[in-house]
Amino acid sequence: MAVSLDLPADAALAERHEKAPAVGERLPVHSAVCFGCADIPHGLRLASWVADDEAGAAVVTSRMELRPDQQGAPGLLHGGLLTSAFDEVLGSVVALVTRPCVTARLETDFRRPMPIGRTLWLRGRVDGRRGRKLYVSGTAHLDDEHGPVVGTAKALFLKVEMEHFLKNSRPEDLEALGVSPEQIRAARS
Ligand SMILES: CCCCCCCC/C=C\CCCCCCCC(=O)SCCNC(=O)CCNC(=O)[C@H](O)C(C)(C)COP(=O)(O)OP(=O)(O)OC[C@H]1O[C@@H](n2cnc3c(N)ncnc32)[C@H](O)[C@@H]1OP(=O)(O)O
Repeated sequence: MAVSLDLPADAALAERHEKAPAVGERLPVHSAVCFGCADIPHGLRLASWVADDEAGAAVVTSRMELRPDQQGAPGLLHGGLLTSAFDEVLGSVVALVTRPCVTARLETDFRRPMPIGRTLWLRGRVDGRRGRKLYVSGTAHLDDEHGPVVGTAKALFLKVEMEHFLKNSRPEDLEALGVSPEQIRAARS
């Protein structure tokens, strides 16, 4: 049975961590090979900035240029890539609050077609937190930050321990980040 993504009544405000980048700062890439944010030919190449929020919640704004190699229907963005873009934006905004976190559930509503050659502006907000659970929502706008809404998303992210990656990631990718083979073996024993 699908679990609700609605914010529980007793969820707490999720503010940025004190060491997180400030409003206006551009976010660094998560990794040089990240499909969502790295500057790689086949990636989404999202550029993201910390944005302001009246209530003080963590918010990120991201820009994505829609390329010909991202089509689904002729001349229109493939729908799965909007969901991928939301995963990146929402994953980036929860990382301002606490990390590491992973996507547990992500729902996308496709409201309007997204023509190739145009620009998407996405906004992600952490609406609240309850224990390990972070409730987030996003909107995607065409051409500018206040342009027509072409998609919306809601998601639940869960805080995990580093063990999650030590146990599950490909060893050579962990080693490339400086993790020793002994640490990987210990986590998996
Ligand atoms: C040393 C190495 C360093 C590496 C460091 C890297 C840092 C990177 C930093 C920043 C990167 C940002 C990049 C953003 C990119 C986008 C994000 C992604 O693409 S993430 C990939 C896609 N997601 C997955 O692969 C998750 C796969 N799923 C799992 O691993 C597990 O299912 C997990 C962790 C999500 C939950 O497993 P459980 O065992 O920890 O937790 P349980 O006990 O099952 O659930 C806890 C609570 O959550 C609810 N829950 C769990 N799954 C749910 C779901 N799917 N929907 C709704 N509720 C769910 C449960 O009902 C339970 O709730 P009740 O406490 O009983 O109230």
